[in-house]
Amino acid sequence: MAVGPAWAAAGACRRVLQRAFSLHKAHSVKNMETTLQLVRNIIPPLTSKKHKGQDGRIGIVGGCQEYTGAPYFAAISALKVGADLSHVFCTQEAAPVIKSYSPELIVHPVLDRPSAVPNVEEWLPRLHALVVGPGLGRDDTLLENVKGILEASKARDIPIVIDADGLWLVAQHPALIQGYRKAVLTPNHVEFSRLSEAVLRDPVDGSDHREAVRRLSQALGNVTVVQKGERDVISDGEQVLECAQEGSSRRCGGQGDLLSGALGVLVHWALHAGPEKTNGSSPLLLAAMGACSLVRQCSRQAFQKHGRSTTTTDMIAEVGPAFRILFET
Ligand SMILES: NC(=O)C1=CN([C@@H]2O[C@H](COP(=O)(O)OP(=O)(O)OC[C@H]3O[C@@H](n4cnc5c(N)ncnc54)[C@H](OP(=O)(O)O)[C@@H]3O)[C@@H](O)[C@H]2O)[C@@H](O)CC1
Ligand SMILES: Nc1ncnc2c1ncn2[C@@H]1O[C@H](COP(=O)(O)OP(=O)(O)OP(=O)(O)O)[C@@H](O)[C@H]1O
Ligand SMILES: [Mg+2]
Repeated sequence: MAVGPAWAAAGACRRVLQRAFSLHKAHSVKNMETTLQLVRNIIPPLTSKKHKGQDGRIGIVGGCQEYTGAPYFAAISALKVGADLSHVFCTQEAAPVIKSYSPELIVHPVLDRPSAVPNVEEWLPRLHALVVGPGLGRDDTLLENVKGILEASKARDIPIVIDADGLWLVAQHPALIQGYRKAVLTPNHVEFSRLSEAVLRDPVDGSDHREAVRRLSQALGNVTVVQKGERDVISDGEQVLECAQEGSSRRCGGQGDLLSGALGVLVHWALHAGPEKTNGSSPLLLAAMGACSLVRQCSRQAFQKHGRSTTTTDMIAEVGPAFRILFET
């Protein structure tokens, strides 16, 4: 019959594709394991010789009338991962709300003041990393202040994680972070398309995530990009890594905020660890792989306990156990 050879050819083609896919998958898993081994190297040891602050002082820039949860999630996650101090720079209205969520956070109600930039600048010498965007909103005055904060942070060579509405700002003004090698962008699906269209001026090719992320990173002058999704794709414009750590099917809001806060700490640790610990790998790629794996592991563990009712708060409760499983066993 005429269908015989065509069917056989299709079968052979399917087998080749399946083999290529499983080889790619096996390769990715091996790469992930090798990378996670390096992530373990950058984690600072807990010793009695250190003083408060040495393991990380992280600043979160975000929090406005509508969004108080996002900066809280980012700031508390930074502490739970292992930072010593977590500061939130938010609007005056949001500050008492964020403070009331947790006595562990230091909250500065400055972001909507005319003096916002100098007020934040005062703290910059004491901060190891900044996370810009969770719950920031899109008010023009706030975004203008954040521009000034970004410029001041770059001038001090402070590592910057940019997420959520911080990415909205970068899509309007890519020059803000163009070529800044200590920046990491963490777009979700929508944010990634918006950035790609703004920077590359062409629609995203949805068929090749790895190449799309590499191109965006390269066009931004090798800023590290973490595209969150079913698999997280991470690139510095040269290398491309994928994080396929098992997570969960729960897609509640706030998981990206957990990622940005965790990443703030890991970026600081990775840069601080030095090249002998990172073995020639990009510190920011390692930090990104570590943070993505951690968030997904938290999601998996929380889902095992809470199923459909899992929320980001349940995931934050898993940061400690997930960290131990991934990085300390
Ligand atoms: N508790 C809090 O305080 C929280 C506050 N948050 C803060 O909210 C602010 C805005 O952030 P954001 O992420 O909602 O804005 P943005 O990217 O414009 O998405 C808007 C729309 O895009 C879509 N969409 C999203 N993902 C998609 C996907 N994978 N694939 C396809 N479509 C997708 C979806 O639209 P749909 O078409 O499904 O209606 C979605 O509604 C920011 O400050 C952030 O930090 C959050 O952190 C959560 C917790
Ligand atoms: N389809 C998916 N399957 C598994 N994990 C996913 C999936 N999509 C996203 N994630 C994981 O969820 C986390 C948050 O990604 P997400 O795309 O939800 O960010 P976000 O939209 O910025 O979240 P937020 O609500 O905090 O703003 C990341 O760690 C990512 O790996
Ligand atoms: Mg988000």
